[in-house]
Amino acid sequence: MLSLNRSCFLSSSGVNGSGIAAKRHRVPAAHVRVACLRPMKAEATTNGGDMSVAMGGAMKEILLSHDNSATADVDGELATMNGDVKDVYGEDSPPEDQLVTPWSVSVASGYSLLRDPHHNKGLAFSEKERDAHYLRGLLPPTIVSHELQVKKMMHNIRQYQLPLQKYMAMMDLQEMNERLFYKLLMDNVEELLPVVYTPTVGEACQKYGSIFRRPQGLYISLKEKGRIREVLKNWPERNIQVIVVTDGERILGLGDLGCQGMGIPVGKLSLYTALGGVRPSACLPVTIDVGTNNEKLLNDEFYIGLRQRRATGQEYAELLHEFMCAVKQNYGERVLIQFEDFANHNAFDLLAKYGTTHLVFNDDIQGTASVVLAGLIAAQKLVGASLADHRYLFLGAGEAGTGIAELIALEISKQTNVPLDLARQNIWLVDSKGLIVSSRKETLQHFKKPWAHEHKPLQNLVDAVKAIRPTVLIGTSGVGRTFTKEVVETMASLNEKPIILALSNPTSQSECTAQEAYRWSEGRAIFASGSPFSPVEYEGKVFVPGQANNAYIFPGFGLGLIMSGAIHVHDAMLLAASEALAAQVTQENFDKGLIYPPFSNIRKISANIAASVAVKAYELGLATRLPQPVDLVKFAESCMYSPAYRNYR
Ligand SMILES: NC(=O)C1=CN([C@@H]2O[C@H](COP(=O)(O)OP(=O)(O)OC[C@H]3O[C@@H](n4cnc5c(N)ncnc54)[C@H](OP(=O)(O)O)[C@@H]3O)[C@@H](O)[C@H]2O)C=CC1
Ligand SMILES: CC(=O)C(=O)O
Ligand SMILES: [Mg+2]
Repeated sequence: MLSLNRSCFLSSSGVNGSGIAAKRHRVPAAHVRVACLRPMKAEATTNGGDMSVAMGGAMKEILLSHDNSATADVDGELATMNGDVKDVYGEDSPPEDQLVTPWSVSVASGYSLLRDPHHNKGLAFSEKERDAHYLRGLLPPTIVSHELQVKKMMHNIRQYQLPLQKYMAMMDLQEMNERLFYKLLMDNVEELLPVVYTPTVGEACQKYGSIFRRPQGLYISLKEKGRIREVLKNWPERNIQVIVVTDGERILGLGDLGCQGMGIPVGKLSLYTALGGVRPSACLPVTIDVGTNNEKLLNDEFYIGLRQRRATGQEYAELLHEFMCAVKQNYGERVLIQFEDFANHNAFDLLAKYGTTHLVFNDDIQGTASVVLAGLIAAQKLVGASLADHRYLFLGAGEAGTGIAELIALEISKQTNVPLDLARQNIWLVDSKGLIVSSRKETLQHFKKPWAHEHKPLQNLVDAVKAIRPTVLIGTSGVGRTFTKEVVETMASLNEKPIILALSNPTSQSECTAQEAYRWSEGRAIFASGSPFSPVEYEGKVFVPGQANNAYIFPGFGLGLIMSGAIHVHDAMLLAASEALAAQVTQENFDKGLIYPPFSNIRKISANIAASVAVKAYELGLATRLPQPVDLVKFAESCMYSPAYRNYR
């Protein structure tokens, strides 16, 4: 396992895919191989060449040569280091302070090496490596390439009938061979995204207690109050750059899943790496457990969380505050904290409270807004009207709904120079009590108030569609099948090309299916959904539905923040990300009726988003990485983690 400056102590077993040391024990010196990452300055090159550094005495050579040329010369300077995302040595890059303090990484040999997900290569270990690392006899004689391993794993995964079985196979792989997991995911992203992410991750969270094998992230419960810094130190990695944290209260559209929401941070962070290139060891999944109000879970003998109803008020706020402070103390002010799937009664307040003191991002409010705005900007090519010409109606006025509404208004205001209040006038929302109108203002939650326009009260969506006559209908209610035949038909009767976005996840909660959207609109809808749908044939024509999911945005967005050393998130960065994503939609995509590019191109898309976000960070004076690289797209690409195997000596 990895141990910093503790090269003789190896952990006996990895507890999870990130190699938490459950126990540490001495292993025979002969079985220790040391990969020493010296305090190399930027001039160190790793372009395919081996680096070996003698550690003196019993600690023999080692290191890993790696095949991705990690230290790119961007703008005439070697733009690496500083604790950023770059996988400089094919290993983790050291944070700044470690550039002046030698540090070492110990890699267990033999049996332990095969149990270490960060270094295990399985049957891909070469003859030489098998000799040098005491692997003889522990592996069958055959040697296979990384590519063949991917082919075999895909073959195996396709044998499973149930998505949850595929999910579990992927999680097992992540804990067995991390680089194979990421190569598999990256090479087959369109097929595997629905497995590691929505919709399957929703089912995995619902059954997390039963399928739980090894912890995959950090659990911080009320029991840890007063010692969260200590708990953070139990995590084996120090150089954390992104934390995705949930309290499990609004997991997708499935409600309160308590501690079992952990599947969401784990899944989101695997996308940070696969789609955005943030190295895995810089990612920390966290679940804050303050209890659950889900009676079914409280009575489930396999439930893994605290068996109590949710703490609220001061008790909740204090735990969250301690967590936020501990994170900043441990990892510095440039660690990105992504809030995920909090209930809206906490989400908006947390974002407002920590937005000025921490680098925080709420994916459900901000990431969703940015991806939907991108789709709407792209849709202008298909429908011809500008953003300001549309009328928008949302079903659902929570985090996603009001977040999207506000970003659309901001973009309209920016494009047309009208005041924000005026830009909001063509945007309407319906919540569980009906259309949000001014007569309800007094009783509305604060995030709904800006949307309380003058209108008579209307109770249901069909009436609202008929009255508002929207050109764009967006579902963010978390309630499945609420875009009924009558709703879609009314949209189609009002618009030549109705834009219909059914964003709720997972698939069971989607406001309508792709088939319903195309059939009921007679093939005229421009449709996208939060969870993927297969292509649909209608009257001899094949329609390819797009996926409007924040997964398009957050990995590149986060990369942009990290690589620029941003200290705060600003709305202008969200707008920039939307524009960058919209610009990636090609004529070929438009010809298929798509308003998003395919996920198969996601690394390139993320690099462009990251660059645009970084540009804004520099413009706004929020970037701390100086000087600014001239070619930020190239820089973003050079920062990205590669799952290629290294050669061990
Ligand atoms: N595609 C994507 O990338 C994303 C999708 N989502 C999905 O969006 C959904 C909502 O998430 P989020 O906004 O965070 O959730 P919230 O709980 O914050 O908001 C839900 C909203 O829907 C309203 N609502 C609930 N039931 C009905 C109903 N029957 N009719 C009309 N309105 C209703 C609620 O009304 P009230 O306020 O009156 O209770 C509330 O305004 C989830 O399914 C989530 O998975 C979220 C983020 C990203
Ligand atoms: C996609 C997402 O973040 C959600 O459904 O909550
Ligand atoms: Mg979410």
